[in-house]
Amino acid sequence: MSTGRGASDVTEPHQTHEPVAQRVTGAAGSSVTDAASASVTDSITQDRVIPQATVTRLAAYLRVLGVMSDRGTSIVSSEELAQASGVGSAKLRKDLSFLGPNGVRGVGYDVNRLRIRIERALGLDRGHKVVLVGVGNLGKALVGYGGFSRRGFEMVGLFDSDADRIGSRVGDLVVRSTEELTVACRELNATIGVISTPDEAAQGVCDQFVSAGLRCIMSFSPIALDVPDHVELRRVDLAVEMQVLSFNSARNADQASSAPRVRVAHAASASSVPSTSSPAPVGAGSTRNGSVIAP
Ligand SMILES: NC(=O)c1ccc[n+]([C@@H]2O[C@H](COP(=O)([O-])OP(=O)(O)OC[C@H]3O[C@@H](n4cnc5c(N)ncnc54)[C@H](O)[C@@H]3O)[C@@H](O)[C@H]2O)c1
Repeated sequence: MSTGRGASDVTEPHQTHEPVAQRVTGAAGSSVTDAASASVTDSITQDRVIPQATVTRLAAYLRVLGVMSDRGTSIVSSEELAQASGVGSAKLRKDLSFLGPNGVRGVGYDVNRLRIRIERALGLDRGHKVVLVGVGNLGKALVGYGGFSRRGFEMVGLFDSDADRIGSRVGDLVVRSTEELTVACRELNATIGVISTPDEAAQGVCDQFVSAGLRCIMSFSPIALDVPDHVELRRVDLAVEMQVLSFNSARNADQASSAPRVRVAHAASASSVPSTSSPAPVGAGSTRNGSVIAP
């Protein structure tokens, strides 16, 4: 799905909202142990292209369904789920239609069954092992966040280059030297690498992840990173999200006062971030690295 790499590569199609695609292959090997999984596995048979924006919303539905499940809710209507997720019910139904037949008209969706379906679509049923490099303020905060493990992302390795940090314990893990990173990624069967180092170290860490065979990298550095085509790279920049918030807020204020202003495509709102440290205008076309923040 990925195309060329490089700092100037700011128009890669796979990070745009539409019509970027992800394949859902229901037959993929599942390790789901939930009792509902068997029937779900049987019924997901399609191989459909899912727009990136839908993938992002599926993650949001999954989060809401998790809360509902924890509260003991077993059935939810599309209206309830849509409202709790902050989207329209027509959009929700369209999104869920990518997963195949879902729910019962007049009854609603089985919460656990739908969760499993979405987990399968997002590839979460296989579980992910995460290694993180750069165990500073941000890195420690990420390690301390329990939401990752609850959603199937197990932190298995922490790495840093600072002798004072190497050997220290953060959570259940001992920080190791980045000199061990490549070998350790393989030993730990890591599937996702997280970069939370200063910008100048990010490309080097990224290269180590790639040579260790990782195919999924998340970077908190705002700089563009070179990765080969087979590697999926996501960048998260909360400052950009705030800039988008600011822009949208200003736009809404202007619309309320009916003042003429630059027209902005809705599809390029909160879940798109520019590829360089100098943010492009919102709605300025496709971008290389998308944010992980759900709409
Ligand atoms: N994207 C976001 O929303 C967001 C938010 C906060 C911070 N950040 C970025 O995250 C990065 C880290 O921020 P912080 O506040 O945690 O910084 P920090 O200085 O507290 O931590 C950085 C850590 O990286 C380690 N490090 C430095 N070079 C390294 C290398 N070559 N290999 C391995 N480890 C190395 C340092 O020893 C340190 O432990 C910064 O670049 C910052 O801009 C991004």
